[in-house]
Amino acid sequence: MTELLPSRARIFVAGHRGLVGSAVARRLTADGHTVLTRPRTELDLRDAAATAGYLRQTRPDAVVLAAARVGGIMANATYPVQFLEDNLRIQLSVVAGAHEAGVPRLLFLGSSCIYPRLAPQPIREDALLTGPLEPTNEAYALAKIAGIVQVQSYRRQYGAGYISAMPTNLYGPGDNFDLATSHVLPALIRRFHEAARDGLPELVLWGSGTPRREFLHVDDLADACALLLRRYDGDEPVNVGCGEDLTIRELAETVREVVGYRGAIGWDTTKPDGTPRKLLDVSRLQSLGWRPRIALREGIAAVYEEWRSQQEAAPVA
Ligand SMILES: NC(=O)C1=CN([C@@H]2O[C@H](COP(=O)(O)OP(=O)(O)OC[C@H]3O[C@@H](n4cnc5c(N)ncnc54)[C@H](OP(=O)(O)O)[C@@H]3O)[C@@H](O)[C@H]2O)C=CC1
Ligand SMILES: C[C@H]1O[C@H](OP(=O)(O)OP(=O)(O)OC[C@H]2O[C@@H](n3cnc4c(=O)[nH]c(N)nc43)[C@H](O)[C@@H]2O)[C@@H](O)[C@@H](O)C1=O
Repeated sequence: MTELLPSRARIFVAGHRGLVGSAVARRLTADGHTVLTRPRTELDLRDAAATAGYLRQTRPDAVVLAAARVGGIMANATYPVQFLEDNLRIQLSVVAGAHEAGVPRLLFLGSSCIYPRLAPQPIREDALLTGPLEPTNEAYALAKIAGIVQVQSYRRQYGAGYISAMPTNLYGPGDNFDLATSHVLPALIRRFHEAARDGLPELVLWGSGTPRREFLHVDDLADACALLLRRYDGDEPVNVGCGEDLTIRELAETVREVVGYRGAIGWDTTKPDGTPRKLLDVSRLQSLGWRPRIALREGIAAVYEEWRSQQEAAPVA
């Protein structure tokens, strides 16, 4: 099969300190590539001129765009301006800057929220732009859709080897555990841990508990990203998920067991549920030979252990 990346490539990972970027950087380094990084304090990727200058100066063989304004349902619903504008600006800077610098390969990371709220399940890549979006993350989703079209446009107009991957809900080491901005899985780990520690009789979670979500460990995503960089050069985005979903209630039961909380679980239905179901069809990725390796319960237990030991060393305020 044709290899689309040199075996010892220089790859700029934008967002290398984040959940996804750090996992991708670990994986590419393990594969023998040289990972280039730049802290946000030295390069704000919303700054198109500075980003273009950095890419011209370094001329990497590939770019992985894992820098973004990211957050859970509440952050998305509260700050739509930042989720729209920061992401549009980062994408414009990085993709245009990469093209201008002659970077031959680029992988853009979108998200499963780009698909219509009521898309047929499991969601195929061709469901894009076939119906209305989920209101709690419409601004973020529209920015990500613009990113997909931007990447497709560079392919069509300039023949660039730029591609897009659409991951499902992710979790893993180094996740965001801030309850105001985090996704559900780290939020539940922290909330069950603190409820057990404080001996609370009940923990009240957000929404009805009935929405269904699919969770993929970020090391499995990194494996998929490495494969796509080497082997995929198509116009269409590629879904990345484990192929199985569960309700938020079932997720809560699993986290409760891992953490060892013995109290009751309540539901605050004044909080948003978000999209009712979001399970990706991953047959396109599977046809390239990819399979996830980390089972959900095992992944949650590992993340909990790591977070707990960090807490013991330096508790979160
Ligand atoms: N987490 C998830 O469940 C999912 C994530 N994704 C996608 O994966 C990608 C990465 O997400 P994730 O790793 O979770 O997010 P994180 O918030 O963990 O990481 C985002 C990274 O982007 C960097 N960043 C943000 N703004 C700027 C900026 N203006 N200039 C430079 N760097 C910036 C951050 O830098 P700093 O560390 O300095 O803050 C951080 O390293 C995103 O595109 C997201 O849409 C897709 C589906 C699900
Ligand atoms: C990756 C994806 O992530 C986001 O979409 P989401 O999946 O809806 O987000 P979430 O992980 O925050 O919530 C999932 C479900 O869980 C419920 N829930 C219960 N209790 C808590 C809780 O304590 N915290 C949170 N955050 N959610 C909770 C919550 O009410 C919801 O029903 C978007 O940013 C979107 O743009 C995106 O791309």
